[in-house]
Amino acid sequence: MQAEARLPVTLLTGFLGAGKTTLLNRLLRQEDMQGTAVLVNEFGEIGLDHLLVEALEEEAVLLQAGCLCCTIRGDLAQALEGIARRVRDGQALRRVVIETTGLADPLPILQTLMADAATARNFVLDGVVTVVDAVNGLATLERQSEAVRQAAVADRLLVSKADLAAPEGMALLLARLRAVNPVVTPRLIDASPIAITGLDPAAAPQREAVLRDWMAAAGTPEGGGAHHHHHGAHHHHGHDPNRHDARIHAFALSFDAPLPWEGLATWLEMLTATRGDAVLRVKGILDLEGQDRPVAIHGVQSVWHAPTLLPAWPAGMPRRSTLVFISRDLPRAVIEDGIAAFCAAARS
Ligand SMILES: Nc1nc2c(ncn2[C@@H]2O[C@H](COP(=O)(O)OP(=O)(O)OP(=O)(O)O)[C@@H](O)[C@H]2O)c(=O)[nH]1
Repeated sequence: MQAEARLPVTLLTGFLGAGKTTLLNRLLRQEDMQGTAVLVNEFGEIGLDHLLVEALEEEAVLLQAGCLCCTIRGDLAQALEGIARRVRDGQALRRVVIETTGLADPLPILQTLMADAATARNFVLDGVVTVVDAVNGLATLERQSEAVRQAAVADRLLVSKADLAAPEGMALLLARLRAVNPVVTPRLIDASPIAITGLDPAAAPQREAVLRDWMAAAGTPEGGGAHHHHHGAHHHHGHDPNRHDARIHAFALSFDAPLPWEGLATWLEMLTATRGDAVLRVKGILDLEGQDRPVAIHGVQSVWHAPTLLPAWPAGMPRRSTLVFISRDLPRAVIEDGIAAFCAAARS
């Protein structure tokens, strides 16, 4: 397959019973989801979920034997290879959705998509969609670190069961989600059409709206945006929205002055090589010295995508770099200081 013919892959995740299968069944009836191959998996011998995925007999592939996230990364790569083969044989598949079990840690799945060479030749991660249950979601986020990870790495957060939730509970849940993932605005699943594709500006460079969302989120106090000025000083606006979250922190940093790629890349590689366990995910849109166009970068733990040159900056918005970090037990100051030091060294 040509690079531009790589099939976009959406990872659909969310805690047990959040409403993933319900959402998927609905999505697969939408016109824009025609030609979707679905990979599902369940614990145990008999996967029930595939029976619930309607109208897909030909295309659904069931991954059995345990949890997708920990035991069968090889099987995932193999299942994807099967899909690639069917595309080569002429089947009109346009995208893949992987529905994880409710207990899955999404990171190993993202790593397989990005790091397995054969997989990365044929597929490109389009985004992580996380379903959060309006009734149980808040309690689950308090108790289950997998649920926090699922929400933190989401490119789209969809709240299910709004019909069952009390308004106060909903407000608390939305605030909590905002703290866990400041760059994504949660959306309620309602009667209107739901878009789960085109979430990644690197996978879909024309998706200017995604870029705008990111840049806007990083600039707001809720977005955790510390704003960095030319002289290197920075200010924290408002309170730290992650203060109640002891371990996993998501935050966005923004930089007005163009960054030196050499210094930034060296530091990011060092950080993820030595603290890959602590850096769960990094996403960035960068304004680099000597480069007129935005550059998108992506990392999952110590695995990095090749940087992607995007066509243009969104019109009418100031150019600036935005870096989103999802980290565990790694103080924000370590990241801020590291970037400052390595960029200063590269400029001197
Ligand atoms: N009232 C209401 N019920 C919902 C909604 N979404 C899902 N449900 C119900 O919630 C239950 C769980 O939904 P599923 O779609 O099976 O959830 P899941 O995330 O796939 O579950 P697992 O695969 O077990 O992790 C089902 O009984 C659904 O009918 C919703 O928006 N409103």
